Amino acid sequence: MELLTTEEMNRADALTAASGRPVGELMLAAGQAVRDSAVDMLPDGACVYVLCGTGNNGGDGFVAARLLQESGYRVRVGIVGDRGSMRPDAAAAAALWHGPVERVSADRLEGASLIVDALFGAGLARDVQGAALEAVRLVNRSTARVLAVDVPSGVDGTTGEVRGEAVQADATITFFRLKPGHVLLPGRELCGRVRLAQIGIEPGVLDAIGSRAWLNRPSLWGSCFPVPGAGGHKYSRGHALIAGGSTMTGAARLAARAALRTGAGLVTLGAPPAVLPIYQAALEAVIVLPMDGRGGFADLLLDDRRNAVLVGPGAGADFATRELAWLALESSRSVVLDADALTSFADEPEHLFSRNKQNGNVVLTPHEGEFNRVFRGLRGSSRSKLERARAAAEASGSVVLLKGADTVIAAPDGRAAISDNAPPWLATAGSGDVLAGIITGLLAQGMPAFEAAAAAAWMHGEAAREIGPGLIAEDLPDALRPVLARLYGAAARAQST
Ligand SMILES: NC(=O)C1=CN([C@@H]2O[C@H](COP(=O)(O)OP(=O)(O)OC[C@H]3O[C@@H](n4cnc5c(N)ncnc54)[C@H](O)[C@@H]3O)[C@@H](O)[C@H]2O)[C@@H](O)CC1
Ligand SMILES: Nc1ncnc2c1ncn2[C@@H]1O[C@H](COP(=O)(O)OP(=O)(O)O)[C@@H](O)[C@H]1O
Ligand SMILES: [K+]
Repeated sequence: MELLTTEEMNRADALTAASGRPVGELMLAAGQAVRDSAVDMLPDGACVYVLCGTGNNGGDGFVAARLLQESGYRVRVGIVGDRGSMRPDAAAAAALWHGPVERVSADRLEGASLIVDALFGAGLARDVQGAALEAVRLVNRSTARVLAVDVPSGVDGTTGEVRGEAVQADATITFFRLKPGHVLLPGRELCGRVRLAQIGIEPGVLDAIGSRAWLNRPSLWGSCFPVPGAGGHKYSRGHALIAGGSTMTGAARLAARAALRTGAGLVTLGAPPAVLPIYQAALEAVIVLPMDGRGGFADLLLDDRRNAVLVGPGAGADFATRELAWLALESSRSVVLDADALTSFADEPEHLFSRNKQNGNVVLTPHEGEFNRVFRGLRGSSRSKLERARAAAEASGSVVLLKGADTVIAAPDGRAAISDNAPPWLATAGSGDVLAGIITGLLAQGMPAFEAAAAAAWMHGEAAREIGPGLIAEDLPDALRPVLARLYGAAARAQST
């Protein structure tokens, strides 16, 4: 599912109009969808307050108001702004509403079971202030449920940021395709449940628009997801190599288990001699071999069947770790750099970037703190999380997976995916190590870097949902099993059709 920025959505609108379908028709379909969603949220005959602005978002509100009244609901309409300055299509919709149009005030909102928020949608152009701000506050103070049209007013559809203040909705109905602001925080939280309605825009317009952002779903990467074939064996399913740290040994163990669970045929963990027995005692199917510093790691890399390498979990943010990361990048394997491996380049990230560009199959997995250390030029940037991840991918020549509840995966060529399936209980020590292991396991099986990172983020979120509250990182590798079963099942169904 593509995610369209406000600008891209305007183009979809314009292309549709150019093909002979006027905006008024789209607005009617949008208003019908708002009515249907409102009806689902209301008891019969209840009172609805429709809050309209003077743009086309308000136009959708006027259509919905008329249709709800025709369906037997008691409807009140309030407007912010001058009715005389409405845009033409919105004015035409308003003209078909024959009831009063009130000034917005607290007492008029009283008694409403539902507020339809049609103040601002895609046209939000500046911070919400003055009468509009007052209206947003009244909505948020009201005890009525709130249905937002397109986006909660005050939320920027392209970035998910709040401009001034924003409506907190219980549900949001949007049109044609979701926007990044429905998935990125804080927008996602303000939307409540998001519903999508088709209003007569042909999917063909997407080719002309050329959107490069997607909701992270198996449809994005399922066609290259590695599914074991009947004739395969462990040597045909990739061999992941994981550099084990010497102080925090748990992190690399979690990653190694996750890589194996993800389907890599073999996983080798290189362990510093001082802690070798710990790794050996704790791991069974994972091969544990001694690895003495740079030279030891170089020896492990001599076996070119080890085709995907992870450096970082529990490694220590020091020069020694940087050397291992450097070797991995030079080795032209697929490489995941996580945690300390990223921080070890904080002084001279350009070195890392130049190596990435030569390798071409690298995934960096920073959380916000690591991101700010490595991508110093983007620190404090007012750009959205999506745009920051994209800029980082372009600057570093690698796939960047920027973690969080709204993890963004971006490729140097501008493709980007946003995840929305990670539950809050996934934010626990060690879960990032598991994610790094999943990515490495998928890379070992030959999945390209962008798709592997996106698939891993989705699987990580699904595994966490399988487990539920109380999750600890140790639970995650096992919980990948039902997730894999679903993905293998979907692949088998796709093959049989
Ligand atoms: N794009 C499409 O294909 C369709 C769009 N429709 C609706 O049209 C909406 C977009 O309509 P518009 O482009 O007219 O934009 P909006 O209705 O979202 O708002 C635009 C108006 O609000 C003013 N404004 C913006 N920010 C403000 C602020 N902070 N304070 C005060 N005034 C502010 C603008 O100057 C402009 O007059 C969509 O969100 C959707 O609801 C639907 O009618 C159906 C089809
Ligand atoms: N609020 C949240 N909701 C859902 N997932 C989250 C949230 N915050 C962080 N995460 C996820 O939890 C994981 C934490 O990774 P990380 O910060 O590297 O922790 P660690 O180093 O302890 O493993 C990441 O996958 C991240 O996307
Ligand atoms: K709105």
